[in-house]
Amino acid sequence: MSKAIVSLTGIGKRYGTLQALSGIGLQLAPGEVLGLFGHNGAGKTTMMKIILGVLAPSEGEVRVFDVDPQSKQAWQGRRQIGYLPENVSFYDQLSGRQVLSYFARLKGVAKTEVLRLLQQVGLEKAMDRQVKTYSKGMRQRLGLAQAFLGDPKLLLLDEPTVGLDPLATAEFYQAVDKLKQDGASIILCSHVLPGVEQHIDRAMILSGGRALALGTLEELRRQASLPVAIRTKGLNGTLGKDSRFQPYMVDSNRLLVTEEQKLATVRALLEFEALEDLQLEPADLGQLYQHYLGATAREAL
Ligand SMILES: Nc1ncnc2c1ncn2[C@@H]1O[C@H](COP(=O)(O)OP(=O)(O)OP(=O)(O)O)[C@@H](O)[C@H]1O
Repeated sequence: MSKAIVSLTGIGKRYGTLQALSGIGLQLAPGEVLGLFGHNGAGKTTMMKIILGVLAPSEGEVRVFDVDPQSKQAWQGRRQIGYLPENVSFYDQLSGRQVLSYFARLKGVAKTEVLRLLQQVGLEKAMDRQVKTYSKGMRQRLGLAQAFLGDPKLLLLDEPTVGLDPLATAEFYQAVDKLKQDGASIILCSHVLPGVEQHIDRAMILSGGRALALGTLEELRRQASLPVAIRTKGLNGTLGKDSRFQPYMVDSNRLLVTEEQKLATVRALLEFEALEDLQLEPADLGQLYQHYLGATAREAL
């Protein structure tokens, strides 16, 4: 196995008496995309800042590109890291092109990259306007261009799709997929769950500074034993009259079964001549998120 790009072992962080992170462990592989999810105050930004070397952990060990991000050697690796902060702000008096040129110089990136990235995020027409005239979505896209400068090998994106319309969000995920294909590792932290799942390899769910879950969505589904929905078409009330299906029906065309019952149920449904279509709907990220957060709430009772 190739070496982890980010390695966190037993990470804890205290702000005074507040324990913002506890016992966090993570090995992020090259080319892997991790979705980091949690409510406000769960510790997502703190974790990103520790990876960036902006904050030192109170406990545990951090390695990024196999060095301590707070050490002098880490400066070498900084160019390989792209970061989009949650509340992105720029020098409002400068134009988008000037802002990006400034960051390009800081990162030692060629000027030609600036134009390419401004085009990629759809800001080429507005690039010579002052940033103060930009909408929230445009600022966010400028932030993304800044994070993508220099083809980073590690990208940390804090709420990247906030303020983006659906089209811009789709384009953003295309850019993420492309960077991943080129081998970049990405940590994507978001409150917005729909649409994220097909772009991540693993998810970490944080609550109160602890990782409640870490794994692929399939692993989390198995761990959570959430039911699978089976949607049928064409059976027109037949299922309701069949005692094999009655206990699992949520409406006349939909059944909720466990992962273990899934195959046998599908086989039984295929015996109906009238069946026109059948869809399997495993628990989505939103349901998994609710499940894991609900579990901590239940434990606290
Ligand atoms: N500099 C600080 N001093 C004191 N407490 C802090 C500081 N930064 C963060 N905290 C607290 O640490 C906890 C975790 O904050 P953090 O910003 O990491 O959460 P988050 O998951 O990123 O939240 P959000 O989604 O709102 O950005 C919160 O309770 C927050 O109030």
